[in-house]
Amino acid sequence: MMNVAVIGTGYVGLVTGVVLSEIGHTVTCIDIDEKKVEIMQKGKSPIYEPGLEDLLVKNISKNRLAFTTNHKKAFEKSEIIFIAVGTPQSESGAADLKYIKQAAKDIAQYITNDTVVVVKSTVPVGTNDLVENIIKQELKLDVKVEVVSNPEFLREGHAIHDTFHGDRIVIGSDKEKPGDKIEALFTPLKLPIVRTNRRSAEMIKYAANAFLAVKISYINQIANLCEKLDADVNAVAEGIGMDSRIGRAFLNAGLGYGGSCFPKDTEALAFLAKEYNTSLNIVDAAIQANSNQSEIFTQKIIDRFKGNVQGKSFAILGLAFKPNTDDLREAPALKIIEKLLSLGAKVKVYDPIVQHLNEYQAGVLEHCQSIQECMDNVDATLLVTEWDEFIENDWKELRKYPNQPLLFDGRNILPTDKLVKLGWQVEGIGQAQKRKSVEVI
Ligand SMILES: NC(=O)c1ccc[n+]([C@@H]2O[C@H](COP(=O)([O-])OP(=O)(O)OC[C@H]3O[C@@H](n4cnc5c(N)ncnc54)[C@H](O)[C@@H]3O)[C@@H](O)[C@H]2O)c1
Ligand SMILES: O=c1ccn([C@@H]2O[C@H](COP(=O)(O)OP(=O)(O)O[C@H]3O[C@H](CO)[C@@H](O)[C@H](O)[C@H]3O)[C@@H](O)[C@H]2O)c(=O)[nH]1
Repeated sequence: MMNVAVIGTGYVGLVTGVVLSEIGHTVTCIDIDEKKVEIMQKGKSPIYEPGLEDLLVKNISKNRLAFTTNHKKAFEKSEIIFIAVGTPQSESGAADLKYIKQAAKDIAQYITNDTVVVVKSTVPVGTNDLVENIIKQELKLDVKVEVVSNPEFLREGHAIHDTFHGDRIVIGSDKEKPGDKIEALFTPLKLPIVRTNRRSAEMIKYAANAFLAVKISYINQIANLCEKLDADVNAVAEGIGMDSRIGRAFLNAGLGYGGSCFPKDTEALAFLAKEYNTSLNIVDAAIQANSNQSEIFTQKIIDRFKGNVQGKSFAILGLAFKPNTDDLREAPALKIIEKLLSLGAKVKVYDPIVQHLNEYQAGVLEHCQSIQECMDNVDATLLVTEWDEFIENDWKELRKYPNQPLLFDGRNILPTDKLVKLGWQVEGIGQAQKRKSVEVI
């Protein structure tokens, strides 16, 4: 078993630390955010992620997992250091590498023994070389450092499951020995391993995310066409998804992709292609289509009110960019809310988990504590995040709360036919016209 340090305790760093300790390694996680570290030291997870806190508590109690703000202390015994800091989008669209560079400097400053540095953050091709150069230039002691790329593929809301049951682990190393060491670290997970060089590993991550983003934008554009042609995108997704060359996953039409990864990673890849003067306009198109998708949805609602939503009130069900997370980064709900508010509408919101609305127009909109409170007296209800609580609710009972039984299902997740029988007028994404009520309010 090995001694490991993890720099950064966002989703990726925290899950990596917890999982490595769960499979028997001794892990110290470092973050510069003192408040966050204090919370984790008390056995609490700073993020909402099913199953994470139980493993956190278990491994702290077994002395295999610790949290600190002190880099020196964390690196003291570590033979492997993971970098899992953020790589946000900069103004140009490129990935901002300031946290990565600082982490590399911290490593150079404080390590005292030979170390394999593993870059887990999503980084543009060539960044592992940069990290290696920074460390080598700034090293204080005469120790050996190797840098290995190990991109992360977990999904928020499924992070623990994805780490134990991932499709593959990618290890990019230009030398055999450090790659072998990282492979050995993950052996207890018994997952397929892809060994390649560093640049290919870096590219695998962006190419995977951009492919999935393209797939989502493709089905969203097919959905928009279905709507005009009286076809049903759900049936189309089933029909094409059964072709094993296509696959059903990531063919759910909706409000476009959000979250902390697809939006910034598609931008970063598109930027990289432009920098190297190579056409990657398929990704540019996916980005554009994605930006349009929630606008098309909002426009549909506005049209339903004959272009005037001033003074009308709307229930927004779901704020998080997807279920089982409290992450609001690039959440479609925020764009929809902003547009409705700008047109003078009243907006009520409810999310089973998201409570921290302060930065997002708290005070301007009404933050409700239940679905019933949210739907009470509204002119239309918008399902924005497909939380189970919404899908499994008693829509017969809910029918009595709003002024009008007008329901926009932004995730195509509700049983439209059943709901129509209960008196609801339901509009989904890319659904056949005949399934909609034609009544205009
Ligand atoms: N969020 C995901 O689901 C996911 C999945 C796969 C890959 N990724 C990639 O993983 C990386 C991390 O993403 P995230 O969402 O976990 O990040 P995040 O931004 O939520 O968290 C990063 C953490 O790093 C800390 N940090 C920054 N600089 C530091 C330093 N020098 N020393 C110690 N701590 C430092 C910050 O305080 C913060 O807590 C990104 O590159 C992202 O693209 C994210
Ligand atoms: O059929 C689909 C599938 C997803 N989405 C949307 O796509 C976004 C991303 O969803 P998902 O991939 O489940 O969540 P993330 O946690 O952002 O995970 C993605 O981004 C991570 C960060 O890079 C990667 O590690 C994961 O492999 C990759 O799936 C969300 O807005 C979803 O609503 C759709 O609209 N339709």
